[in-house]
Amino acid sequence: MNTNILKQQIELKKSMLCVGLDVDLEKIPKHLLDFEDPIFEFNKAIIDATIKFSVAYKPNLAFYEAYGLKGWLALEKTIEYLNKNYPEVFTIADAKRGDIGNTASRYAKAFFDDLGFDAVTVAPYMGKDSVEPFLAFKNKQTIMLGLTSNPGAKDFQLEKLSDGNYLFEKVLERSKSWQNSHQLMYVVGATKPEYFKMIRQLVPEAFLLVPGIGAQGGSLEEVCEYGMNTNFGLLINSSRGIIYKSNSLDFAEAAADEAQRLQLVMKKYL
Ligand SMILES: O=C(O)c1cc(=O)[nH]c(=O)n1[C@@H]1O[C@H](COP(=O)(O)O)[C@@H](O)[C@H]1O
Repeated sequence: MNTNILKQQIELKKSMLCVGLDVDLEKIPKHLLDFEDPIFEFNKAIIDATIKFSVAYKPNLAFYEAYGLKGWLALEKTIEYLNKNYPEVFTIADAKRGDIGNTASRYAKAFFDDLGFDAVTVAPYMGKDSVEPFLAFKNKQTIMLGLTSNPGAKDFQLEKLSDGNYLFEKVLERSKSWQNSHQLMYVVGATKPEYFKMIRQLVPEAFLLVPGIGAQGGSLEEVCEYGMNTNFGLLINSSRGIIYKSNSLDFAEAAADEAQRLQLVMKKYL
């Protein structure tokens, strides 16, 4: 999918919300464990309940890989379900890949061609040849880590270079020269709103995927205020804050209420 459809969806739903499908069998309602595929049942219910308020879904691969083959099958069924029932929705495989060129090509093929995701998250620190193979896939988006939400972002990304710039600034600047860089989006953590102005100067046109509101403490209002551009330019993710709002029979309804609460805040900026 290209970003025009995403923009249209944001306009239509008055939402920039991305629901993170980070499914942990220890946290989902107990009655779902009786199903043959509890992860898929949970995802299906969450997707159907939140679709009115959300323009994107982001399963984080770790939560599927942790269950081996069963987890991978649940992921496959989830993306199939989304593509079949809600083809207008933007889908992100949060895989944070990043390897040498020929390996990167295989990762890209797995997520774009085989599974059919619209976007994949990648770590850029192995350089251009670890990201460009993803960008070679037309009509797909590659979401590169820019400035992440975790405390450890300061270890490398916020290291000051001799020219006075942060390392993450250099990485973002350099990425703009890569082939098909118009298909790049960037991850910027909601926990670091003070850097949004700087990032918007570096990548004014790009979409930013912003995790870190809710459980990690980032402010949704600050993200909307400082992160948007004239094309909206934001996808704001919440995972635990939505999907584990309740772990009883009403879990899907509670997730929908939380998604709507976030959407109503975003609506003020759209
Ligand atoms: O790439 C990501 O999505 C990501 C980048 C980042 O800087 N911080 C971050 O939390 N994430 C992911 O976003 C999700 C955040 O989940 P919650 O904190 O539960 O909303 C998790 O899947 C994280 O792996």
